[in-house]
Amino acid sequence: MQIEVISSVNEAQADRFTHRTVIVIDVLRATSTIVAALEAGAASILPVETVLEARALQCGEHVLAGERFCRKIPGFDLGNSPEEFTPAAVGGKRVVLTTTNGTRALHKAMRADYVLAGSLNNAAACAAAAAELRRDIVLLCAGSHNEFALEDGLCAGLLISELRRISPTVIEMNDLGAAMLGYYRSSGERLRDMLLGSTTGRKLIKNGNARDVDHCCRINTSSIVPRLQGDSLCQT
Ligand SMILES: O=C(O)[C@H](CS(=O)(=O)O)OP(=O)(O)O
Ligand SMILES: [Mg+2]
Repeated sequence: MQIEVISSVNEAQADRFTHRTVIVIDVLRATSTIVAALEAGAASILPVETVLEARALQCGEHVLAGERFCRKIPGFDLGNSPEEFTPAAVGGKRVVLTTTNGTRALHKAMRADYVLAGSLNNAAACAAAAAELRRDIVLLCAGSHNEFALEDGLCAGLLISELRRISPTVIEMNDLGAAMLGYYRSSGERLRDMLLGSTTGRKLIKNGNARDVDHCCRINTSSIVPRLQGDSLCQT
């Protein structure tokens, strides 16, 4: 099995995804939030790229969610904070989600055979689901504003470590994959502090969302594996 880690949406060329499984990673916070939404019983998540597209879908049956500049978009029901996605808020509902980086990355990945959403919260389950799909795997780090984001790289390292644990075949990876595996392994007890000190972590703290970083840094707390089916993410 081949694993390629891509450092940000900016580096993502669609032809690299054909015949592959892509795991989109946006630890802070989009893919962690998508996992939380499905865990809370949301029927599906429709990722859209722009606020305008989201607003056009506003109706009684949809929950509109997302952020710009880390803040809830005016007129939307929810922001991009995983803990807002409670059963009362999203249970049985279709969520329309737009975020700065994560929903863009999901759209970039759509040419792949399979698209999953990965986070620290669901890494083991996500790796197991990806291995079962029997394709080479791309780990697409959403990054932040077209640049690499440390939290996504750490999650790529964790996913590779999980894939190596469960895969019966030899895994080959690109150099970025090898670097992120080593980086994740060296993080140990410092993982939370590393997320808090990252560029996005600092931005979230400044905006009063430190609790979200605590939520997003928990490893393997969820067995939910969001998978793109048509235009929406559903639980596999
Ligand atoms: O809401 C978030 O955590 C970020 C905001 S920013 O890009 O870091 O300003 O968006 P996301 O799409 O979840 O990376
Ligand atoms: Mg992010």
